[in-house]
Formats: sequence, C-alpha cells, structure tokens
Amino acid sequence: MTEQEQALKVLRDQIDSIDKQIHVLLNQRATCAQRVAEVKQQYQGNEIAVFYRPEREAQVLKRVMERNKGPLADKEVARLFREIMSVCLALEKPMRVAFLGPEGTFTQQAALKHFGHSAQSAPMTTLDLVFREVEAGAAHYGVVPIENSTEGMATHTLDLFKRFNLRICGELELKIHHHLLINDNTDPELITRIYAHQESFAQCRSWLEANYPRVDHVAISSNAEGARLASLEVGAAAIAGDMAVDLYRLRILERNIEDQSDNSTRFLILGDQDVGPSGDDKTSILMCAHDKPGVLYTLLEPFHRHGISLTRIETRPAHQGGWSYLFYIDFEGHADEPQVQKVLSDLEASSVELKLLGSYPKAVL
Ligand SMILES: O=C(O)C(=O)C[C@]1(C(=O)O)C=C[C@@H](O)C=C1
Repeated sequence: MTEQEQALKVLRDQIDSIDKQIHVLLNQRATCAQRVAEVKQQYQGNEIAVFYRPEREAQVLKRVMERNKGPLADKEVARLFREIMSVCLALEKPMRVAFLGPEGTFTQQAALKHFGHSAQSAPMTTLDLVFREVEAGAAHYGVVPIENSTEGMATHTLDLFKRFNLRICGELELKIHHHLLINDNTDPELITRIYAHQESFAQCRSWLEANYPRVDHVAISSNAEGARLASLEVGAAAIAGDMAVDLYRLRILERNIEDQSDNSTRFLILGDQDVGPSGDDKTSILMCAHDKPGVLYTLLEPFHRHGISLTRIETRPAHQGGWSYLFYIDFEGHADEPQVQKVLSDLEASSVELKLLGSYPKAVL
C-alpha cells in the first residue's frame, strides 16, 4: 500500500465510523418523531391531529444555523436538516402539497425547498385549483407565488385570498435563475421562437432585446410547459429554470439570463391551521375600505401607535362596485402578541372589513 493509499484508508475508516454514528442517531430521531405523532394524536381529542408544525421547524433550522461552526456553510447544514425533518414528518404523516404546475415549475422547486423531498408534490393547472385542493382537504398544504423582486406582486394570488378561507402557514424565498434552453437537434443560430411565461419574458426583457431581438416570443401558461414544447420542436427555445432542464432533457444555451442578478420570488404556504408563534414571525391581513378622505391614515395609524413595522402594503380594486379597495398588508409579529392584538382590535373597531390571513414564521432558508 502506498503512503497515499494508507492515508486515504485511515480517513475512510473514520468516515465509516462517523456514518455509523450518524445512522444510529438518525433512526433515534425518527423514533422520537414517531412518538411525537402518537402524542399529537392522543391529545387532539376529536379534532384532526396537526402533524406539520412550521413554527417548530423554523426554530430547529435557525438553531442549526446559529450553532454551525463549519466547514459546512450555514445554509448547507440547514438544507440537510430540512431533509431530515422532511423524512421524520413523512413518518408521522405523509404530506401532500399542491403547487402551480406542471412538473418543473419554480413553484415546485419552492415546495421542495420548503417541505423537503419526502413531501408528495401535486401539480395543479391553475392557482385557483391550488386553493381549492387545500380548501377541500385533498392536499394538506399549497404553495403559491406572491411577489417577484423584478415584477412585483402576483395580483391573482392576492385576489384568491379574498375568495377562499385559507390560512397562510409559512413563506419562503427562492432565487429565480432563468436559462435559455434548446433540444439537441436545434441549431443555436436557427432559433425562430422562444417559449416562456409572460412574467419570465418580463424578467429577461433587456437580455432578450440585446441577444434575440428578431425572434418570436410565444407567451405560454408556464415555463415548464414551454420547456416541454422546446424539447419536442426543432428551432424552438424556452426560458426556464434548473428543474425543467433535467425533466425535459434540454441543453442550457445561456445561463442566468434574468436582467436583475438578485431576481427572486416570494412564495406562501397555504393551509387551514393557525400556526403558533416561533419568536420571529410575520402576520398578513386583508382589509377592505371605501375610497374616502383619510382612509389610508385610518388603516395605518394603529400600526404606528403600537410600534408595529409593516413589511408590505399592496392595494387592489375590491370588485364590489363603487371605489372600494382591498389592502393586503404584511407586518412584523404574531397575532398572539399583545401589541399585534391591539392593532387588530383597533382596526376592527374602525369599521373596516378585516380578514386575518395568518401569522407564520419568517422565511429561514
Ligand atoms: O416537533 C414536532 O412537532 C415534530 O413533529 C417533529 C418535527 C421534526 O422532525 O423535528 C417533524 C415535523 C414537524 O413539522 C416539526 C418537527
């Protein structure tokens, strides 16, 4: 055995021994999760037991990142623990998560980032169906886009919160990297059309003008569908993300063509449970108000008085006849906290229609 082979053997023996310990510990953790499930079932009485606990998951992931000393990066260890919790939760109860499909969309990527790969992700053809599937109990949770850093709010998602009585149970952010994709039979010099969702064309506008000014842009229901078409047609290209590349066996002609390098999308997790406080939470509400002088002041003043920071405010027409508006507001804190409760009761007293969409842990990963 050479000196190098000897050194490798020593290190690999160490790795084998560490793996054995990790293995034992993983199964010990899984056994604890199974017991947790039994306890949840015992104490839930007649109600359906709630297995997924976003507030606890957020605390676990945060602690993992805080105590991390490397050499693994904080996000990487958190990602590993994300998957460990995902398998433990699947042992307690397999989760079905509806997302805006088809397979290969950024929303699916978001679902897997948030729930880990042990959750079963179920593609829906429209956003309405994601809401409906969760409301009907056919899926435990849903994942929907809410805003993009380049293009702003996903207004259709906002409108659906008014129609459906669901809770927001979580949020996450995903970096959105778009690639220009072709199949192996397409000559890069002979591209005649590019498929993408309207939103993605908008996020890559300057790059497309500079590089493909005379090629047809075909707007399509999703990037994943565009990728599927580009995998079948000679002369077609698609704009889509990493998941679509593997799924439709496409070639990346140009990487990261988004105009803003920090292009990212925020997604919300829909469910029907009230999530407990994690210690670092956000709350979302919808308010409906008529257009009269000082209305915005009435809505916002209680936040100022009780020292609550807003993280987002968005206005939409309420579609109720006349000039009524819907205000979608995100702010810091949890509905169980006294200051937040004061804001909510002041708003209710000021005769605006108020709908609490949910309190949930701030995105960790
Ligand atoms: O602490 C719990 O309630 C658990 O069910 C355990 C656990 C975990 O693996 O840590 C699993 C699923 C929950 O979503 C949160 C945490």
